[in-house]
Amino acid sequence: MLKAENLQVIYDNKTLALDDVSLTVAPGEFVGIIGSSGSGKSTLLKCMNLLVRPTRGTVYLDERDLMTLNGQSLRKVRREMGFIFQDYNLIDRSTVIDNVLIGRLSYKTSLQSLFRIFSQEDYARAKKALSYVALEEKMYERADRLSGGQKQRVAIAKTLCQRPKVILADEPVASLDQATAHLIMEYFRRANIKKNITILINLHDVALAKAYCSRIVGLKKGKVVYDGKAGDLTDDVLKRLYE
Ligand SMILES: Nc1ncnc2c1ncn2[C@@H]1O[C@H](COP(=O)(O)OP(=O)(O)OP(=O)(O)O)[C@@H](O)[C@H]1O
Repeated sequence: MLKAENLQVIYDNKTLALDDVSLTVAPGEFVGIIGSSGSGKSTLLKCMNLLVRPTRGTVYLDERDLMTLNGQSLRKVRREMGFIFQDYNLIDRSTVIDNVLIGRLSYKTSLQSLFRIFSQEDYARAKKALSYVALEEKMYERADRLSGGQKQRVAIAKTLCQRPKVILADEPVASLDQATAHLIMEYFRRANIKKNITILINLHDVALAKAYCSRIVGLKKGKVVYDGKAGDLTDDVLKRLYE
């Protein structure tokens, strides 16, 4: 279970980005976070694995309080949570397979990481992850030769290689056309259903959120103003959320 408790984030001593946000996500849920620009979606997602440390409040993953952890123990918990960025976050000049292998780094000693020493098993996992997103044939292609949709599929493969319990995805389809956005959302759906990975995803496209997420959390000015079933998200709620 992933649980945020009374999160507050104040940037630069002046911008209140999250204002007492609490959220409990059960294993296997597919949760969409919506809200207008600046409502705090990105900040909330980044707090979940302490990419942003809250000024107040804490986050638990399976009873472990992340704010009390550091170094090795924090790294261990973090590898259970994959993070997907809007801009893919790949190393452009590296091959697709090398990018995917980065997902294995959190399982290495620092020396193995430094020299990028991967085992046969790591390669096998990376290839399997690439076949999962149907990109095995692009394995030796440079990442910057791929289209946006293909890059995001590589990012998903990299995250799957990490064997996460949870995937945090920050506007993963915002730069993609509609058809590609649906394709990427399907991969998240499959990871959720077939691998039982919990998904927490920021989306500015409400129709996409309604189509794929079972639960929607609506943020407004750093506060949760809606938390319920996607099917119960009425036009009235949306109006309040975006007005
Ligand atoms: N690193 C930062 N330093 C200072 N202020 C920040 C930082 N990141 C976000 N903010 C501010 O915090 C507030 C919430 O931003 P956040 O990016 O979490 O919202 P968002 O809902 O994800 O917006 P968008 O959809 O535009 O990405 C905004 O006022 C933003 O300007």
